[in-house]
Amino acid sequence: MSLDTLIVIPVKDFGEAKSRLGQVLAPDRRSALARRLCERTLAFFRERLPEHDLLVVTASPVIDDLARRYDAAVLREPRPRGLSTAATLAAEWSRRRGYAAQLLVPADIAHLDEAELRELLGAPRPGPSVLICPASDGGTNALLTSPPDVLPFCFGERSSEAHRQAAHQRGVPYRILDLDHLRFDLDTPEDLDTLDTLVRQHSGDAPQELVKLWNLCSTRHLSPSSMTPWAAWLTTP
Ligand SMILES: Nc1nc2c(ncn2[C@@H]2O[C@H](COP(=O)(O)OP(=O)(O)OP(=O)(O)O)[C@@H](O)[C@H]2O)c(=O)[nH]1
Ligand SMILES: O=C(O)[C@H](O)COP(=O)(O)O
Repeated sequence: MSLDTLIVIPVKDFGEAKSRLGQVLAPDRRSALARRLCERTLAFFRERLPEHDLLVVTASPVIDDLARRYDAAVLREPRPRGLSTAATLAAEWSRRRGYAAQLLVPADIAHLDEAELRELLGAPRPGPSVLICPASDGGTNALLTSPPDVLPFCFGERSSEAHRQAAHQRGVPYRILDLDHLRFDLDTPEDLDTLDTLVRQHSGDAPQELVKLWNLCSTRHLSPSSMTPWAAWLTTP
């Protein structure tokens, strides 16, 4: 019996995560941010999309334990060898278990939106196909492959175009879905500035999750009307 779409969440060790934020966040804050993003992602899929099985790919025993607490299956990689390798391992795993498709979502999307995910999961897929959701920096922030291993994974710089080309060269039908929330992941100091702007724009009614992430990136609980949190962080001895 062919199963439907497996949700795949690749997660690398929290201590090695968010290195591009190294200029503005101390190591403990980066690790705490990565953990918060991961836990929030697992909780989101368990609560909002419980009908989909969940697979976490990781080399970390800590993340293995965390994932199982959210009733996710865990695929342990011997050591982290990059996102494309993690995605390939997941595709082999899901194909072997009879999943018709896999949706890979990184664990660092700032604001996961149920309507967007349901639009993505409900998009028509006539046979082999690829759905690509670009990140604001040209990366790939969600990739739905049907069957799971329908094309090679090419994560990295401007990977959404690389995935489009890979599908085109193989004659695999593909669609690019530009989804506002899914575009935004927390990778760089500029992304933190965007988060700051989003929280300030919403003033008192910013989505709670965004405020929690914003607070994690600041030195203390600042009201949205105060200075940029990481500026405060930078000036704190
Ligand atoms: N299992 C696994 N997940 C990975 C690996 N590399 C990245 N990821 C995950 O893939 C998603 C996107 O990761 P990146 O943005 O490339 O890495 P990051 O740790 O978030 O940030 P940087 O350290 O700045 O690159 C996140 O959920 C990462 O945890 C890997 O080698 N193995
Ligand atoms: O497209 C990619 O490589 C992944 O989404 C990771 O991209 P990022 O490093 O911009 O998060």
